[in-house]
Amino acid sequence: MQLTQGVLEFCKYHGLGNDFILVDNRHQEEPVITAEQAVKLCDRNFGIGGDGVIFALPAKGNVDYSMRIFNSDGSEPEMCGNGIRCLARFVAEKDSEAPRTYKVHTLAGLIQPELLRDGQVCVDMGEPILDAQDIPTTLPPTEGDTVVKAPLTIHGKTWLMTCVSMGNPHAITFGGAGERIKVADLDIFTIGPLFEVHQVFPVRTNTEFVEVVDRGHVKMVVWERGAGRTLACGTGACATVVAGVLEGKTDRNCRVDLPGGPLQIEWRESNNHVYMTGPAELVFAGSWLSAQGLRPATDINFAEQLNSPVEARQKAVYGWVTLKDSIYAFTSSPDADAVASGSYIDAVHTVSNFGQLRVSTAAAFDDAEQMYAAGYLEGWLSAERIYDYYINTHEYFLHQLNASLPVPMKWLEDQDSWVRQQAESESTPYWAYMKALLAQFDGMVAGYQARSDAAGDGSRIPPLTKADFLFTNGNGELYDILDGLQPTDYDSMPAHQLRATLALSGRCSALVKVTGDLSDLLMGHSTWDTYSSMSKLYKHYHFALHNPAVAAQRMSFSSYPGELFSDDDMYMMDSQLVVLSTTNHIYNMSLFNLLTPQSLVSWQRVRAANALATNGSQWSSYLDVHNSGTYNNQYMVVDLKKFRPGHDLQPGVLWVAEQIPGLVKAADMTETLSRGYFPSFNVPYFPEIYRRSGFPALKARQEARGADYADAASWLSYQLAPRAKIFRRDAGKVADLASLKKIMRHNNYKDDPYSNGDPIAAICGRGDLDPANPVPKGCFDSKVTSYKLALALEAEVVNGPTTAYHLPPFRWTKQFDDVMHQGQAQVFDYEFERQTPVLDGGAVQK
Ligand SMILES: N[C@@H](CCC[C@H](N)C(=O)O)C(=O)O
Repeated sequence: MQLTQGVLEFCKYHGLGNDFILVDNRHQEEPVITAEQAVKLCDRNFGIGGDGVIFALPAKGNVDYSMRIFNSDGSEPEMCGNGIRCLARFVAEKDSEAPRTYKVHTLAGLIQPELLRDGQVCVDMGEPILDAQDIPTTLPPTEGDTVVKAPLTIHGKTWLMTCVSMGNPHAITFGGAGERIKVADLDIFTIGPLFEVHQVFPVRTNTEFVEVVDRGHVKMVVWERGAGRTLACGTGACATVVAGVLEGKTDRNCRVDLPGGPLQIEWRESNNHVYMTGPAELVFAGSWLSAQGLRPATDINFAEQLNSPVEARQKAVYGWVTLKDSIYAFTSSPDADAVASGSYIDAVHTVSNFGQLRVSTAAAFDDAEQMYAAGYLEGWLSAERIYDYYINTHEYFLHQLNASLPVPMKWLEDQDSWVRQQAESESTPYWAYMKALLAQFDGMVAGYQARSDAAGDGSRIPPLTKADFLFTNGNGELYDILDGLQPTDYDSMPAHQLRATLALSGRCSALVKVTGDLSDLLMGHSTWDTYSSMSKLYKHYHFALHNPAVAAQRMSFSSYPGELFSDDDMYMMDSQLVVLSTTNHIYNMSLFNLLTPQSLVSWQRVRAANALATNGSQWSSYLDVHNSGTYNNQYMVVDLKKFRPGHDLQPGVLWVAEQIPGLVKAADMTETLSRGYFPSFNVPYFPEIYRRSGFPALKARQEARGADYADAASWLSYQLAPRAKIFRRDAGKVADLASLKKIMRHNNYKDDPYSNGDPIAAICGRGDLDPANPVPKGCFDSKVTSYKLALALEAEVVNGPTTAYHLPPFRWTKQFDDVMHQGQAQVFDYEFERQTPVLDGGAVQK
């Protein structure tokens, strides 16, 4: 927070519409504004507007922070349930090293909010206070010292009151004797104030009016002490469930519906603590310009120095990597002499559920130093997500694919030794680049490890080895290495299994499209894989390499934590190349005999091609350098330099390169593109690649088994695969980003004849909706860009399975419990969001 005389910077948050002005007060013990100023701030006409002002104060004793709050009338309550969820989000967004669980000191004692992966906050609210004197209330206790269903006459009616303190006082009523409340019928503005100031409540009270839906679900409206009618009250919801249990009306685990939305409350029997789970949202940040008489303060957050809008700053974590006496170190303080600097925004803070990583390096250092530091920074900043992604994919290989990993991992380790020896002994610019790339890999391992060490034992960042990073970066290779070791027996699969296996073994749909008048070039990509991989991280690298062969210093790409390549693939370079790919399966087992670890794996070849190539032809040649024959893709390389909007397409706008073990076949496909589009859907385009990969042989064998098998085998046809048909029918409708998004998310399986009722048979297929065998696999993200956006290295992206045509958002429900998805959202229902190399947001085109 920056405080200058007369200006108060603040953030506006709400928890279910219970809204607060959050002030970063961590530099001093006393709130920087007075109770009177809080009243002005909360005024909805003459101020910012809010139900209260909350201060994040320095730690007291063995806690992380202290919290204080002023109600909108200037009174100071002991606690605020919705407010503490907002506080947890607020400090997490300010702190580079935010823990996930905070210990917060309040006037009601120690309260512990925990940030959940899905963005919700679960708060351990401590034990309820039931003793009448301590609440306090002068209503006569009815059970021991507790006030349960005590009659109180207000406004001509006798209400049965149960009194509970959650640090602050609450009076709860479910109605009068023999009469139940209907919350919709209450005149809360008339009766609320009468309860608040009634003499039986010596320090006033918050009052909750409750309607029971069933034992696990109530509706509640609240009149708050010092704030009046609010849309939600966290302490009030907790007190309500405690009262419901005391009165025998609800279970200990109960949903409380408030006017602003639901809270889940549990009064746990084992420890007598109450737990509240609900959302907290940042609404805006701003400066209050009439803040005369603020208590002086000096703290200036380094993030202010970075030129980016307030909202992005709130979410971003910044970092620098320094190099002194041959030691690389991370710092969260700006350092003008740093080798690498950058920012990281976790996926939970984005509307697309794509995290964002930006790393740039300084020309004062040599190439390997720059890339080592870049890797170090990435490893440090994204460490938590690296671990999530690693553990989810590793478990997937072990328990879903039942893969035996020792032999393939040995292959990857041998390959790693080979490439390092080559990089040492070869002195060409190509190998100099490879050496720097390996430094980036080593830096990432070291940065992750340093962060893990700093986090300590038992943290969410356990140690990972170099081999674990070889696994993460080599997961595309592993599929092929494993296929070579454990061939799949397609010939004895039942038809349904055959169809699902063929449909889900490919990875991705892509489209390159020109508009009818050749005024625009549109490129889209949707990833298909196991949903356990849905930890997306969009990366923007900006290096200042000295290698004269380097054509691209900037690269922006959709990726995953811990991977130094896209994997999807979708890359944009400042050499004005755009690269997309989809994977082609190898069905011809004999090709696997050509695999050798004395080769360059795909991520290494692709990164080198991206850095060194200036056109599609060169890019394809680089792909063929020491081809490992693993992760065999169809690559589309678009050269924006060759495209002039509104003019005839010149040769070289689109190159397509396909790799199999022992061969890369590539050609200029601009002429095909000039007719409208080039689709990509996991079936090879070049007849030689198609034949050698074993597609026709497998297709013929399955067709011979009967009609159902022939139908499944259509997935192996270049012309009649379901996605080929849909692209052929619908690509002509793609004229702008909006229609490109539509086709890349297309899944209308209930009505589309080309899907024939199969939710997987779509551009963005969903295996989880397959009624015969639901599996959390299929299409889970989409990225789109246009000529102009790609020139600026920009794209619009969304993570999660499609919700097109009113499909339900994907949820990690119990039926998918066996598939590990640590750190992922529970429900995937996100929006497209602009990715830009500079941290400045960007408008999303609908
Ligand atoms: N809305 C808050 C409670 C705020 C304090 C209350 N008005 C009081 O004076 O006790 C919540 O969410 O708990």
